[in-house]
Amino acid sequence: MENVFDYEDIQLVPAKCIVDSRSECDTTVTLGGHTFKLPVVPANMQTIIDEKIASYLAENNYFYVMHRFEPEKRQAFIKDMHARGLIASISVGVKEDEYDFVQHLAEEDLLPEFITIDIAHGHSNAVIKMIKHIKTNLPNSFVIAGNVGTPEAVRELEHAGADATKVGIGPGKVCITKTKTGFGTGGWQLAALRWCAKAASKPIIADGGIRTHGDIAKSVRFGASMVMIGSLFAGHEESPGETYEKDGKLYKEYFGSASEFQKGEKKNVEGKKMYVEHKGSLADTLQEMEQDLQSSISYAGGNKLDAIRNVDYVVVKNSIFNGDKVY
Ligand SMILES: NC(=O)C1=CN([C@@H]2O[C@H](COP(=O)(O)OP(=O)(O)OC[C@H]3O[C@@H](n4cnc5c(N)ncnc54)[C@H](OP(=O)(O)O)[C@@H]3O)[C@@H](O)[C@H]2O)C=CC1
Ligand SMILES: Nc1nc2c(ncn2[C@@H]2O[C@H](COP(=O)(O)O)[C@@H](O)[C@H]2O)c(=O)[nH]1
Repeated sequence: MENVFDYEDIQLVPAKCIVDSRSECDTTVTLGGHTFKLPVVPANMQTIIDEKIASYLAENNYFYVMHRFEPEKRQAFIKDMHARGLIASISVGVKEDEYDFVQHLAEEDLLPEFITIDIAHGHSNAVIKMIKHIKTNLPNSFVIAGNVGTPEAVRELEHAGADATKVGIGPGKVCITKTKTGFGTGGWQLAALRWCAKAASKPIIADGGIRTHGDIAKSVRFGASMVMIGSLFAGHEESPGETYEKDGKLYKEYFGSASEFQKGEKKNVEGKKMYVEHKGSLADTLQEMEQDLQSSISYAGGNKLDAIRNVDYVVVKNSIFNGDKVY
């Protein structure tokens, strides 16, 4: 790989506007036969999503992926979502119990629309085996497999039956994989996304490293069908986790799924905890994201998300922020 770059090294080049108002721009995206309001999904992490947020997102036509860290609640979660006519989108791991869980769902005729295999190093036989197991038992569930960072991995997981692959190893805000192991796409996530997207024959989900709303448009430009985001969704009124007050300011916790706080032990830790400033309501952030993306589409010279996929871009030396602090 040569010419690597990340979100802050790129600017998209404006094309002639064809709309009279940004409100004409359509941000919807289709994944797995369902149409969602935004090509954005909050990360399947315990300080980002819970059952209440999942319901809110599904009711309002946003894509969601429930986390897998309270495994015993998943069956009731699927039942509850389906009872309300909502899609069920869950996560699984690859340990032995998860095989029984998938089989049990099939036996009980509980069929989630989306299943995400949520593993740090997704280019592995363990994930390939789980994809095949899900596809055998729940053939109609849309399987998202990850995480990966190379075209070989994308091809192999697609070949095993994955319906989409999730790209991003180490670019996350609470990730320490890059420093603890020396591996990953941290620092060149956008280039890795482009590299993987070129090899993909199915949708790609960009995961991690999004620091501004403009990064969503950049992800779409470089091949993402959907963008998974943690830190920008952390710290909302509705976010799980405690609120702290310090010097008159409110903060909420955001921790990695491979952190000591998540695992309850200091073993193979590849995540950390941080406190993020309280951000107000989730609905406001989603609305701002939609407006910003509508604006991106207008700058791309179109009125649909696809317009962004073909715009020109430039590599900006020394980062677009020019010293401005954004994170
Ligand atoms: N996107 C990212 O950059 C990263 C995300 N994470 C997140 O952290 C959570 C925990 O991930 P993970 O540890 O995979 O899940 P689990 O703790 O469920 O581990 C899954 C299985 O994979 C094995 N495993 C984990 N990492 C490796 C590896 N590098 N090589 C070989 N086997 C491995 C584990 O065994 P054993 O523990 O004995 O090795 C275990 O059997 C997930 O939610 C994941 O998304 C974690 C790191 C990076
Ligand atoms: N290396 C680690 N990555 C993690 C961990 N927990 C979650 N994640 C990944 O981060 C993204 C969110 O990234 P952000 O930049 O938007 O905050 C998430 O979807 C996971 O893929 C972890 O403990 N270690």
